[in-house]
Amino acid sequence: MLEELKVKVYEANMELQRKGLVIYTWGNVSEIDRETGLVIIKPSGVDYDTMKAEDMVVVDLDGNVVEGRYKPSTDTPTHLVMYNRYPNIGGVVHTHSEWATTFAQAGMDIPAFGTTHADYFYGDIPCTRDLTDDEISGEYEKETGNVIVETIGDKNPLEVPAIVVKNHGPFAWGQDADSAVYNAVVLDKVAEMAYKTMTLNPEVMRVKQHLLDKHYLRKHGANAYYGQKL
Ligand SMILES: O=C(CO)[C@@H](O)[C@H](O)COP(=O)(O)O
Repeated sequence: MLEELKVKVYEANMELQRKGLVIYTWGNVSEIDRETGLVIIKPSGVDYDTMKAEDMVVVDLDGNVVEGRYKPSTDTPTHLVMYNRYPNIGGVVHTHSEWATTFAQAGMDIPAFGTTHADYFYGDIPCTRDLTDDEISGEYEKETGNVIVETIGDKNPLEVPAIVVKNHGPFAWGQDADSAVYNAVVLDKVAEMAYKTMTLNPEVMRVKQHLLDKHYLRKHGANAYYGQKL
């Protein structure tokens, strides 16, 4: 079932490892097939070094396992909150990548300091609030999804393609698994740059709004320049 998509999701998971965003089992990628409403996701606790495409798990939007010999990722309920809430999202990624997790643990937004950041993110990358004790002891992973949705607010999630969950780590998303992975890679790199920028100059100011607009808007939105035919 959905064999091609399983290979795609497997490859997207392995790309996290190739790009240095995960070690051992510290992350997961999924993609949804909107026609069937089925989600392919990494199995839980299977090491990246031994994982195979056929190990990918198929779940429905309620979290029922439809096919697979392993349990789906522990973070599956978080991914499902995103797919259920946002019909324009096709792929979701979670990692514990070093630099984005550093901001998550500090409980800090990742400030927009320059055009590298502005090419992908329209302003600071937000950090969520703390989960409450009730949320942690209840449906924790689902509540993690809910707090991400709360943090995105009324914005289009494709315009806020990543956040950091406080004391936990980054989640990123996109139109499919590959674009979600791409956003997770860029997220970690801009987090690293932001950390080093603040270390070098603790008084540093954010990039000017005009420059942020210039770089973000020429790559994104209705009037984007990049990728257009002559
Ligand atoms: O966030 C966590 C644990 O804190 C997870 O991301 C695990 O690190 C990966 O879990 P599986 O996807 O293997 O269940």
